[in-house]
Amino acid sequence: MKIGIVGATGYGGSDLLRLLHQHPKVSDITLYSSSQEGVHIHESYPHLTNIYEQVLQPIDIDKISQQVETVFLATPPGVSAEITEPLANKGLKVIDLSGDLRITDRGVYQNWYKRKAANQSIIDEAVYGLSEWNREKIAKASIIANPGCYPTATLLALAPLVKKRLIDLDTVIIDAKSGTSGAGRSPSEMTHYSEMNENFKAYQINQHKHTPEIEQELRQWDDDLPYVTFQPHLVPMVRGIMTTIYAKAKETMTEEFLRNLYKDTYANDHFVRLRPNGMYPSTKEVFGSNYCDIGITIDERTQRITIVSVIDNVVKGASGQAIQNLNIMNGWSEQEGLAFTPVYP
Ligand SMILES: NC(=O)C1=CN([C@@H]2O[C@H](COP(=O)(O)OP(=O)(O)OC[C@H]3O[C@@H](n4cnc5c(N)ncnc54)[C@H](OP(=O)(O)O)[C@@H]3O)[C@@H](O)[C@H]2O)C=CC1
Ligand SMILES: CC(=O)N[C@@H](CCC(=O)OP(=O)(O)O)C(=O)O
Repeated sequence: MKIGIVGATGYGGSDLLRLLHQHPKVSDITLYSSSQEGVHIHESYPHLTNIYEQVLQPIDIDKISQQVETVFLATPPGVSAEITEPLANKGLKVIDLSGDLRITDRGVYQNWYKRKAANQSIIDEAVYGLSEWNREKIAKASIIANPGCYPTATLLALAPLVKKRLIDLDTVIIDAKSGTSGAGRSPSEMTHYSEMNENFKAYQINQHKHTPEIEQELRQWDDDLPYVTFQPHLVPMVRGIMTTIYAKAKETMTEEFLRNLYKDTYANDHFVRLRPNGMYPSTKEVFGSNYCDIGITIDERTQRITIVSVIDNVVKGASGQAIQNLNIMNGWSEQEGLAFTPVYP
Protein backbone atom coordinates (compact mmCIF):
# COMPACT_ATOMS: atom_id res chain seq x y z
CA MET A 1 0.00 0.00 0.00
CA LYS A 2 1.14 3.54 -0.76
CA ILE A 3 1.30 5.66 2.37
CA GLY A 4 1.88 9.38 2.88
CA ILE A 5 3.00 11.08 6.10
CA VAL A 6 2.43 14.79 6.63
CA GLY A 7 4.57 16.02 9.54
CA ALA A 8 7.22 13.30 9.14
CA THR A 9 9.84 15.53 10.75
CA GLY A 10 8.02 15.42 14.12
CA TYR A 11 8.16 12.74 16.79
CA GLY A 12 4.86 11.09 15.82
CA GLY A 13 5.85 11.08 12.14
CA SER A 14 9.32 9.68 12.73
CA ASP A 15 7.89 6.93 14.91
CA LEU A 16 5.47 6.04 12.12
CA LEU A 17 8.53 5.65 9.91
CA ARG A 18 10.23 3.39 12.48
CA LEU A 19 7.21 1.09 12.68
CA LEU A 20 6.19 1.12 9.01
CA HIS A 21 9.71 0.07 7.98
CA GLN A 22 8.88 -3.50 8.97
CA HIS A 23 5.20 -3.47 7.99
CA PRO A 24 4.72 -6.21 5.40
CA LYS A 25 1.81 -4.52 3.60
CA VAL A 26 3.39 -1.07 3.22
CA SER A 27 5.86 -0.79 0.38
CA ASP A 28 5.93 2.83 -0.59
CA ILE A 29 6.04 5.87 1.73
CA THR A 30 6.02 9.52 0.65
CA LEU A 31 6.88 12.23 3.16
CA TYR A 32 5.50 15.78 3.23
CA SER A 33 6.73 18.83 5.07
CA SER A 34 5.51 22.39 5.48
CA SER A 35 9.00 23.77 6.17
CA GLN A 36 11.68 21.42 4.81
CA GLU A 37 10.78 20.79 1.17
CA GLY A 38 13.71 19.21 -0.70
CA VAL A 39 15.53 18.04 2.45
CA HIS A 40 16.33 14.32 2.95
CA ILE A 41 14.55 12.86 5.97
CA HIS A 42 17.89 11.57 7.31
CA GLU A 43 19.19 15.15 7.41
CA SER A 44 16.48 15.86 9.96
CA TYR A 45 16.81 12.43 11.61
CA PRO A 46 20.32 10.93 11.17
CA HIS A 47 19.13 7.70 12.86
CA LEU A 48 17.20 7.00 9.64
CA THR A 49 20.37 7.09 7.45
CA ASN A 50 20.50 4.16 4.96
CA ILE A 51 16.96 3.22 6.03
CA TYR A 52 14.92 6.00 4.46
CA GLU A 53 16.29 7.94 1.48
CA GLN A 54 13.16 10.02 0.83
CA VAL A 55 13.24 13.73 0.12
CA LEU A 56 10.51 15.76 1.84
CA GLN A 57 7.78 16.94 -0.56
CA PRO A 58 5.63 20.07 -0.29
CA ILE A 59 2.08 19.65 0.99
CA ASP A 60 0.16 19.84 -2.28
CA ILE A 61 -3.26 18.17 -2.05
CA ASP A 62 -3.45 17.30 -5.79
CA LYS A 63 0.00 15.72 -5.77
CA ILE A 64 -0.62 13.82 -2.53
CA SER A 65 -3.80 12.36 -4.01
CA GLN A 66 -1.86 11.11 -7.05
CA GLN A 67 0.97 9.64 -4.96
CA VAL A 68 -0.67 7.81 -2.04
CA GLU A 69 -3.82 5.96 -0.94
CA THR A 70 -3.80 6.61 2.81
CA VAL A 71 -2.29 9.59 4.55
CA PHE A 72 -1.24 9.99 8.18
CA LEU A 73 -1.43 13.54 9.52
CA ALA A 74 1.15 13.88 12.31
CA THR A 75 0.70 17.63 12.57
CA PRO A 76 -0.09 20.18 15.29
CA PRO A 77 -3.69 21.16 16.10
CA GLY A 78 -5.29 23.27 13.38
CA VAL A 79 -3.67 21.58 10.36
CA SER A 80 -5.99 18.58 10.04
CA ALA A 81 -9.01 20.84 10.51
CA GLU A 82 -7.92 22.51 7.25
CA ILE A 83 -6.58 19.68 5.09
CA THR A 84 -8.56 16.55 6.00
CA GLU A 85 -11.60 17.61 3.98
CA PRO A 86 -9.74 18.34 0.72
CA LEU A 87 -7.76 15.10 1.10
CA ALA A 88 -10.94 13.09 1.74
CA ASN A 89 -12.64 14.77 -1.22
CA LYS A 90 -9.86 13.40 -3.42
CA GLY A 91 -10.72 9.89 -2.21
CA LEU A 92 -7.86 9.47 0.25
CA LYS A 93 -8.19 7.73 3.58
CA VAL A 94 -6.94 9.91 6.42
CA ILE A 95 -5.60 8.91 9.85
CA ASP A 96 -5.21 12.04 11.94
CA LEU A 97 -2.93 11.91 14.99
CA SER A 98 -3.96 15.35 16.21
CA GLY A 99 -6.95 16.34 18.33
CA ASP A 100 -8.76 18.22 15.53
CA LEU A 101 -11.36 15.59 14.68
CA ARG A 102 -11.86 13.89 18.04
CA ILE A 103 -14.30 16.26 19.76
CA THR A 104 -17.71 15.98 18.15
CA ASP A 105 -19.05 19.26 19.60
CA ARG A 106 -17.35 22.19 17.82
CA GLY A 107 -18.12 24.56 20.68
CA VAL A 108 -16.39 22.26 23.18
CA TYR A 109 -13.36 21.96 20.86
CA GLN A 110 -13.13 25.72 20.45
CA ASN A 111 -13.42 26.24 24.19
CA TRP A 112 -10.58 23.87 25.10
CA TYR A 113 -8.28 24.21 22.07
CA LYS A 114 -8.79 27.98 21.70
CA ARG A 115 -8.93 27.70 17.92
CA LYS A 116 -11.49 27.28 15.15
CA ALA A 117 -12.91 23.77 14.84
CA ALA A 118 -13.03 21.73 11.62
CA ASN A 119 -16.28 21.66 9.62
CA GLN A 120 -19.00 19.63 11.33
CA SER A 121 -19.40 17.34 8.29
CA ILE A 122 -15.80 16.15 8.45
CA ILE A 123 -15.93 15.75 12.24
CA ASP A 124 -19.08 13.65 11.82
CA GLU A 125 -17.36 11.47 9.25
CA ALA A 126 -14.35 10.78 11.47
CA VAL A 127 -14.36 7.67 13.66
CA TYR A 128 -12.67 7.81 17.06
CA GLY A 129 -9.82 5.33 16.70
CA LEU A 130 -9.64 3.66 20.10
CA SER A 131 -8.80 0.36 18.41
CA GLU A 132 -9.89 -2.10 21.11
CA TRP A 133 -13.32 -0.52 21.53
CA ASN A 134 -14.26 0.78 18.07
CA ARG A 135 -13.14 -1.98 15.71
CA GLU A 136 -16.38 -2.29 13.77
CA LYS A 137 -16.64 1.42 13.00
CA ILE A 138 -12.90 1.71 12.27
CA ALA A 139 -13.14 -1.14 9.76
CA LYS A 140 -15.64 0.87 7.70
CA ALA A 141 -14.11 4.31 8.18
CA SER A 142 -12.33 6.56 5.73
CA ILE A 143 -11.26 9.11 8.34
CA ILE A 144 -9.83 8.22 11.74
CA ALA A 145 -9.46 10.59 14.67
CA ASN A 146 -6.62 8.81 16.46
CA PRO A 147 -7.07 9.20 20.24
CA GLY A 148 -4.85 11.41 22.38
CA CYS A 149 -2.10 9.77 24.39
CA TYR A 150 -3.57 10.41 27.85
CA PRO A 151 -7.11 9.42 26.75
CA THR A 152 -5.77 6.12 25.35
CA ALA A 153 -4.19 5.12 28.66
CA THR A 154 -7.21 6.38 30.61
CA LEU A 155 -10.03 4.92 28.51
CA LEU A 156 -8.49 1.46 28.22
CA ALA A 157 -8.08 1.45 32.00
CA LEU A 158 -11.62 2.62 32.81
CA ALA A 159 -13.70 0.99 30.07
CA PRO A 160 -14.48 -2.36 31.74
CA LEU A 161 -15.81 -0.63 34.87
CA VAL A 162 -17.64 2.21 33.14
CA LYS A 163 -19.31 0.01 30.53
CA LYS A 164 -20.77 -2.13 33.31
CA ARG A 165 -21.65 1.00 35.37
CA LEU A 166 -19.79 -0.31 38.40
CA ILE A 167 -18.28 2.95 39.67
CA ASP A 168 -19.55 6.30 40.85
CA LEU A 169 -18.36 8.48 38.02
CA ASP A 170 -18.15 11.69 40.01
CA THR A 171 -15.49 10.00 42.18
CA VAL A 172 -13.10 9.35 39.27
CA ILE A 173 -9.67 10.98 39.56
CA ILE A 174 -7.16 10.43 36.77
CA ASP A 175 -3.65 11.23 37.88
CA ALA A 176 -1.44 11.08 34.79
CA LYS A 177 2.30 11.45 34.19
CA SER A 178 4.02 11.79 30.83
CA GLY A 179 7.52 11.87 29.42
CA THR A 180 8.53 14.99 27.52
CA SER A 181 8.27 13.53 23.99
CA GLY A 182 4.50 14.04 24.39
CA ALA A 183 5.12 17.73 23.83
CA GLY A 184 6.64 17.16 20.35
CA ARG A 185 10.05 18.01 18.91
CA SER A 186 9.93 21.79 18.90
CA PRO A 187 11.92 23.24 21.78
CA SER A 188 9.81 24.68 24.56
CA GLU A 189 10.53 26.32 27.88
CA MET A 190 8.40 23.76 29.68
CA THR A 191 10.37 20.73 28.48
CA HIS A 192 13.99 21.75 27.91
CA TYR A 193 16.71 19.91 29.82
CA SER A 194 17.30 22.39 32.63
CA GLU A 195 13.59 22.62 33.28
CA MET A 196 12.92 18.89 33.32
CA ASN A 197 16.05 17.14 34.56
CA GLU A 198 15.57 16.15 38.23
CA ASN A 199 12.18 17.82 38.16
CA PHE A 200 8.49 16.79 38.25
CA LYS A 201 5.66 19.22 37.38
CA ALA A 202 1.88 19.35 37.34
CA TYR A 203 0.63 21.40 34.38
CA GLN A 204 -2.59 22.82 32.87
CA ILE A 205 -4.52 22.17 36.09
CA ASN A 206 -8.24 21.82 35.24
CA GLN A 207 -7.48 23.09 31.72
CA HIS A 208 -6.01 20.21 29.76
CA LYS A 209 -7.60 19.61 26.34
CA HIS A 210 -7.78 15.86 26.89
CA THR A 211 -10.39 16.34 29.65
CA PRO A 212 -13.36 16.80 27.26
CA GLU A 213 -12.08 13.97 25.04
CA ILE A 214 -12.04 11.56 28.00
CA GLU A 215 -15.49 12.74 29.16
CA GLN A 216 -16.99 12.47 25.68
CA GLU A 217 -15.90 8.87 25.27
CA LEU A 218 -16.85 7.81 28.81
CA ARG A 219 -20.32 9.34 28.30
CA GLN A 220 -20.93 7.00 25.38
CA TRP A 221 -20.59 4.12 27.82
CA ASP A 222 -22.38 5.65 30.81
CA ASP A 223 -24.51 8.72 30.28
CA ASP A 224 -24.63 9.38 34.04
CA LEU A 225 -21.15 10.87 33.78
CA PRO A 226 -20.98 14.48 34.94
CA TYR A 227 -17.28 15.42 34.75
CA VAL A 228 -13.99 13.73 35.61
CA THR A 229 -10.91 15.18 37.26
CA PHE A 230 -7.91 14.70 34.97
CA GLN A 231 -4.50 15.97 36.01
CA PRO A 232 -1.37 15.59 33.86
CA HIS A 233 2.22 15.83 35.12
CA LEU A 234 5.54 15.98 33.32
CA VAL A 235 8.26 13.61 34.53
CA PRO A 236 11.94 13.61 33.60
CA MET A 237 11.88 10.81 31.02
CA VAL A 238 11.47 10.82 27.26
CA ARG A 239 8.80 8.20 26.48
CA GLY A 240 5.99 6.82 28.56
CA ILE A 241 2.70 7.63 30.25
CA MET A 242 1.41 6.28 33.54
CA THR A 243 -2.13 6.97 34.65
CA THR A 244 -3.12 6.10 38.18
CA ILE A 245 -6.90 6.21 38.39
CA TYR A 246 -8.98 6.21 41.57
CA ALA A 247 -12.73 5.54 41.69
CA LYS A 248 -15.27 4.36 44.21
CA ALA A 249 -17.22 1.15 43.57
CA LYS A 250 -21.01 1.60 43.55
CA GLU A 251 -21.55 -1.72 45.27
CA THR A 252 -19.34 -3.98 47.33
CA MET A 253 -17.02 -6.01 45.10
CA THR A 254 -14.10 -8.33 45.68
CA GLU A 255 -10.63 -8.29 44.23
CA GLU A 256 -11.39 -11.57 42.47
CA PHE A 257 -14.52 -10.15 40.77
CA LEU A 258 -12.56 -7.11 39.60
CA ARG A 259 -9.68 -9.16 38.20
CA ASN A 260 -12.02 -11.51 36.36
CA LEU A 261 -13.85 -8.54 34.83
CA TYR A 262 -10.61 -7.18 33.32
CA LYS A 263 -9.32 -10.61 32.33
CA ASP A 264 -12.53 -11.48 30.49
CA THR A 265 -12.92 -8.04 28.89
CA TYR A 266 -9.47 -8.01 27.34
CA ALA A 267 -9.08 -11.77 26.77
CA ASN A 268 -8.83 -11.32 22.98
CA ASP A 269 -6.99 -8.00 22.87
CA HIS A 270 -3.34 -8.71 22.18
CA PHE A 271 -2.15 -5.19 23.00
CA VAL A 272 -3.82 -4.91 26.42
CA ARG A 273 -2.02 -6.92 29.11
CA LEU A 274 -3.26 -7.40 32.66
CA ARG A 275 -0.73 -7.79 35.47
CA PRO A 276 -1.21 -10.67 37.94
CA ASN A 277 -2.65 -10.01 41.38
CA GLY A 278 -0.46 -7.67 43.44
CA MET A 279 1.66 -6.51 40.47
CA TYR A 280 1.51 -3.13 38.75
CA PRO A 281 3.07 -2.07 35.44
CA SER A 282 5.83 0.48 34.92
CA THR A 283 6.51 2.55 31.81
CA LYS A 284 9.73 0.73 30.89
CA GLU A 285 7.73 -2.47 30.43
CA VAL A 286 5.99 -1.01 27.35
CA PHE A 287 8.83 1.25 26.08
CA GLY A 288 8.86 1.45 22.27
CA SER A 289 5.87 -0.91 21.95
CA ASN A 290 2.14 -0.80 21.23
CA TYR A 291 1.13 -2.42 24.53
CA CYS A 292 -1.09 -0.92 27.22
CA ASP A 293 -0.35 -2.71 30.50
CA ILE A 294 -2.85 -2.53 33.35
CA GLY A 295 -2.70 -3.33 37.06
CA ILE A 296 -5.82 -3.17 39.20
CA THR A 297 -6.87 -3.59 42.81
CA ILE A 298 -9.63 -2.67 45.26
CA ASP A 299 -9.20 -1.66 48.86
CA GLU A 300 -11.94 -3.83 50.29
CA ARG A 301 -11.95 -1.58 53.42
CA THR A 302 -12.87 1.64 51.55
CA GLN A 303 -14.24 0.14 48.29
CA ARG A 304 -11.85 2.43 46.41
CA ILE A 305 -10.50 0.96 43.17
CA THR A 306 -7.02 1.82 41.93
CA ILE A 307 -6.08 1.20 38.31
CA VAL A 308 -2.57 1.76 36.97
CA SER A 309 -2.13 1.82 33.20
CA VAL A 310 1.00 2.48 31.16
CA ILE A 311 1.64 3.08 27.48
CA ASP A 312 4.43 4.43 25.32
CA ASN A 313 2.87 7.82 24.48
CA VAL A 314 4.45 7.95 21.02
CA VAL A 315 3.44 4.37 20.09
CA LYS A 316 0.12 3.22 21.61
CA GLY A 317 -0.59 6.91 22.26
CA ALA A 318 0.03 7.92 18.61
CA SER A 319 1.94 6.08 15.83
CA GLY A 320 1.31 2.48 16.95
CA GLN A 321 -2.42 2.90 17.49
CA ALA A 322 -2.57 4.75 14.14
CA ILE A 323 -1.00 1.69 12.46
CA GLN A 324 -3.31 -0.65 14.40
CA ASN A 325 -6.17 1.39 12.92
CA LEU A 326 -4.65 1.21 9.42
CA ASN A 327 -4.59 -2.58 9.85
CA ILE A 328 -8.23 -2.70 10.98
CA MET A 329 -9.34 -0.43 8.10
CA ASN A 330 -7.74 -2.79 5.62
CA GLY A 331 -8.81 -6.07 7.20
CA TRP A 332 -5.20 -6.98 8.06
CA SER A 333 -4.09 -8.58 11.31
CA GLU A 334 -3.93 -5.91 14.03
CA GLN A 335 -0.39 -6.96 14.83
CA GLU A 336 1.04 -6.29 11.34
CA GLY A 337 4.06 -4.04 11.75
CA LEU A 338 3.57 -3.96 15.52
CA ALA A 339 4.66 -7.43 16.61
CA PHE A 340 7.83 -6.74 18.54
CA THR A 341 8.84 -6.77 22.19
CA PRO A 342 9.24 -3.59 24.25
CA VAL A 343 12.83 -2.30 24.57
CA TYR A 344 14.11 -3.35 28.01
CA PRO A 345 15.97 -2.21 30.04
N1 LIG B 1 4.21 13.16 20.71
C1 LIG B 1 3.25 12.42 21.23
O1 LIG B 1 3.47 11.63 22.17
C2 LIG B 1 1.85 12.51 20.71
C3 LIG B 1 1.48 13.42 19.76
N2 LIG B 1 0.18 13.49 19.34
C4 LIG B 1 -0.25 14.46 18.36
O2 LIG B 1 0.32 14.16 17.11
C5 LIG B 1 0.59 15.35 16.38
C6 LIG B 1 2.09 15.39 16.07
O3 LIG B 1 2.79 15.40 17.30
P1 LIG B 1 4.38 15.41 17.40
O4 LIG B 1 4.92 14.58 16.29
O5 LIG B 1 4.71 15.09 18.78
O6 LIG B 1 4.68 16.94 17.11
P2 LIG B 1 6.01 17.60 16.55
O7 LIG B 1 5.96 19.02 16.98
O8 LIG B 1 7.19 16.78 16.95
O9 LIG B 1 5.84 17.50 14.97
C7 LIG B 1 4.80 18.08 14.26
C8 LIG B 1 5.20 18.24 12.82
O10 LIG B 1 4.14 18.92 12.13
C9 LIG B 1 4.68 19.69 11.07
N3 LIG B 1 3.98 20.98 10.97
C10 LIG B 1 4.10 22.06 11.78
N4 LIG B 1 3.30 23.06 11.37
C11 LIG B 1 2.68 22.61 10.26
C12 LIG B 1 1.74 23.19 9.36
N5 LIG B 1 1.27 24.43 9.52
N6 LIG B 1 1.30 22.42 8.31
C13 LIG B 1 1.75 21.17 8.13
N7 LIG B 1 2.65 20.57 8.94
C14 LIG B 1 3.10 21.29 10.00
C15 LIG B 1 6.14 19.92 11.38
O11 LIG B 1 6.87 19.37 10.30
P3 LIG B 1 7.34 20.28 9.06
O12 LIG B 1 7.89 21.56 9.64
O13 LIG B 1 8.39 19.41 8.44
O14 LIG B 1 6.11 20.46 8.25
C16 LIG B 1 6.44 19.10 12.63
O15 LIG B 1 7.59 18.31 12.48
C17 LIG B 1 0.17 16.51 17.30
O16 LIG B 1 -1.12 16.94 16.97
C18 LIG B 1 0.21 15.88 18.68
O17 LIG B 1 -0.60 16.54 19.57
C19 LIG B 1 -0.75 12.60 19.77
C20 LIG B 1 -0.45 11.68 20.71
C21 LIG B 1 0.88 11.57 21.28
C1 LIG C 1 3.81 16.03 27.71
C2 LIG C 1 2.87 16.79 26.82
O1 LIG C 1 3.03 17.98 26.61
N1 LIG C 1 1.89 16.12 26.28
C3 LIG C 1 0.90 16.70 25.40
C4 LIG C 1 -0.04 15.64 24.92
C5 LIG C 1 0.12 15.42 23.44
C6 LIG C 1 -1.11 14.95 22.74
O2 LIG C 1 -1.48 13.80 22.73
O3 LIG C 1 -1.82 15.91 22.17
P1 LIG C 1 -3.00 15.86 21.10
O4 LIG C 1 -4.24 15.67 21.84
O5 LIG C 1 -2.98 17.16 20.39
O6 LIG C 1 -2.73 14.73 20.20
C7 LIG C 1 0.08 17.77 26.10
O7 LIG C 1 -0.08 17.72 27.30
O8 LIG C 1 -0.49 18.59 25.37
